[in-house]
Amino acid sequence: MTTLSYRAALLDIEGTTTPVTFVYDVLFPYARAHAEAFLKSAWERPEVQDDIALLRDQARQDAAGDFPDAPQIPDRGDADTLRQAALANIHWQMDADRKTTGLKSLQGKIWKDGYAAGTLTASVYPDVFTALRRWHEAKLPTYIYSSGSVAAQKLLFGHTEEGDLRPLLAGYFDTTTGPKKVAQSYRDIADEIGVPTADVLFVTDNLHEAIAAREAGMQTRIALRPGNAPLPEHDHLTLTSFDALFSPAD
Ligand SMILES: CSCCC(=O)C(=O)COP(=O)(O)O
Ligand SMILES: [Mg+2]
Repeated sequence: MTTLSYRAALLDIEGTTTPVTFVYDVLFPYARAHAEAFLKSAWERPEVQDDIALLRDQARQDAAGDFPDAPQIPDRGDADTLRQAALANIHWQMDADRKTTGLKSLQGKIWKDGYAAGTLTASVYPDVFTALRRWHEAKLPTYIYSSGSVAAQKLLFGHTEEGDLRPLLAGYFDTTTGPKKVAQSYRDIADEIGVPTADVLFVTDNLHEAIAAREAGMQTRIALRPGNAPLPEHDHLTLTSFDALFSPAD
């Protein structure tokens, strides 16, 4: 039996558990294609208005900072005008592949209908499914930490090609806990799950996230998956399959 050197696993989604092609060729185009109709039908819902408020605040911060051209969403106006402004901001953020909390929360709500209708089925690497099952059998809790909203994460793992994987997961974290490239976020997650950072294994495709997790004291692996962005030189351990985590050497 393999002895694991960690007591909890924390996993990124895009480029780690799930092919980047599923996110960029399926999820993001779906959100773009359905954003306008979604805003029209769901505009009055309080939780949608909460997202619009997040987008509005973000747009102001962007304009005052690195993105002077960020499309703004006025405080007041008729619903059509506000919707068009929100749509312009959403399209602009999606073009720039922003990972802001407001955009991610709204995308999750748009995807919900697609999963429910069976139009969307999430892709999870087979070796991840095996690892989730093995960790679950070993009573080692597995958590997700993604820029995608917690609601979107639950939808994704609830509707995979392997069925509903949520029973294999112990919890979910998104950017409402903190940015993924900031060490404090990983300390906060460790506190929340009650496991010292040194006993948590974080797997991601993003070097900056791995650096932040290591700064917090976590063990790291960088996932090298087909289509992932090339990385500069680094000294983190890598994997091409989660199977490597269960080899006798690991
Ligand atoms: C349910 S997550 C959908 C993918 C997504 O929106 C995203 O931003 C993924 O980012 P990650 O932090 O998992 O690389
Ligand atoms: Mg990722």
